[in-house]
Amino acid sequence: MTSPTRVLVLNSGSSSVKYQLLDMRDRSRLAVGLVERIGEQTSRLKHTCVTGGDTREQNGPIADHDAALKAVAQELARDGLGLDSPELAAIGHRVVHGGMFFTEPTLIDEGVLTEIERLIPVAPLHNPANLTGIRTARGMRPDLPQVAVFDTAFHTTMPEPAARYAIDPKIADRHRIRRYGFHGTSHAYVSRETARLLGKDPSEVNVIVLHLGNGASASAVEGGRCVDTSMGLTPLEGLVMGTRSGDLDPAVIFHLERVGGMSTDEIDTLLNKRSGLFGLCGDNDMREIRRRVDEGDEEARLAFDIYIHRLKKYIGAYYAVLGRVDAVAFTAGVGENAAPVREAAVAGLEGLGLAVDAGLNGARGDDPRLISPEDARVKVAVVPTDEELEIATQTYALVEKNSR
Ligand SMILES: Nc1ncnc2c1ncn2[C@@H]1O[C@H](COP(=O)(O)OP(=O)(O)O)[C@@H](O)[C@H]1O
Ligand SMILES: CC(=O)OP(=O)(O)O
Ligand SMILES: [Mg+2]
Repeated sequence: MTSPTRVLVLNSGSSSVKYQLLDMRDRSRLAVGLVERIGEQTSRLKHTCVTGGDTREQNGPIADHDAALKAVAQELARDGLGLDSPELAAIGHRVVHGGMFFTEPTLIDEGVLTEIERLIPVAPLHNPANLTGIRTARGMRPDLPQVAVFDTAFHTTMPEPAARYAIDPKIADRHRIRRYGFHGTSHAYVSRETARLLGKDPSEVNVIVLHLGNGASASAVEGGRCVDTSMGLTPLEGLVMGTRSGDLDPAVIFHLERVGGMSTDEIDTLLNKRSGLFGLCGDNDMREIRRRVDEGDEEARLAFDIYIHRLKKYIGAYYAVLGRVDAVAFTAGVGENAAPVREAAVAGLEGLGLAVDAGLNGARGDDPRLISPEDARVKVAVVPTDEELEIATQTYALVEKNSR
């Protein structure tokens, strides 16, 4: 019998599950889908069977991640792509926080689950959902290799001066406080694809990657290795995000506690779920914010300007960290689609050799592309991310290696 070649990838977020079933012989997608608003009355499952060219939607409450995954398994089974298929080689899971322990894709066993569980306090929105995804999938196929691919892994190459906070190292080490960084699968994939777009080997190029989704982070990648990134101990540090504040003076927290009378949990919720673009103007979707800006809405304008100001600061900071920059790559939902964000982020940075060509920036496309003028010293690129493909590739490589 030939060995199985399919990999199912599960990317469980705090209230969503994204999934893809791929055939690793040609890295083609057989099925893709998304379950959104898990835990609400208005949950939605959208499933596309790529091979059959068929898309189905289910609306109605899905209580938790366990129920979500069971619904996904049913949809796959309807297309003859069920989890019981002998062609399935492995299941790859996105795990957001791997601490210092996990620097590579890892075959999941009880010990690995315990470690992921131990990291919940530093990824409270993400690791519990990842764990449920893993447990449910293991329940359905206990015989199958299940692989964890960590958001933090790509950033473990960060040098100590970038990874450390300026606090007493004894306290930091006791509580494992350091800068871990997230979205690593995306930063790894996009920095490599950017090198390919430039026709170079990743070891030859320095890239600033701007991953702008609902969560957002920047990274400085030197010759294929991450040397700095904007998220820290948790995914709260750094850029302004959909609902997260990003950087702020830590004393804001003491002030809210002492003067504002808020509890630690209330402040946590405020900064993670009710800040960022949403906190500033009531919307976290960049499309809606741009629509309001175009209509002259001042609140949306200020939110947009704060978002851009922070982004520009990080471009400048990572330029300094890298010394020489070959390209700046925009990716994820906002980075790939919002031309006004890209234009505003590099506006005024001509002195650093950065500019976008209005025509190229405004054109749409699904493939990696350059949007800087032809003679630009530093290239600006739009490089669609594919965390699921990267997770599948890493998962399959590990399973293949273990079977040899
Ligand atoms: N055409 C568009 N223009 C501007 N922003 C967009 C567009 N399409 C998607 N987005 C933004 O992308 C965000 C989601 O990005 P995504 O990378 O899918 O995030 P996540 O993986 O964190 O859920 C949305 O919140 C929305 O603001
Ligand atoms: C780590 C993180 O912020 O992930 P997401 O963007 O999926 O919320
Ligand atoms: Mg994402």
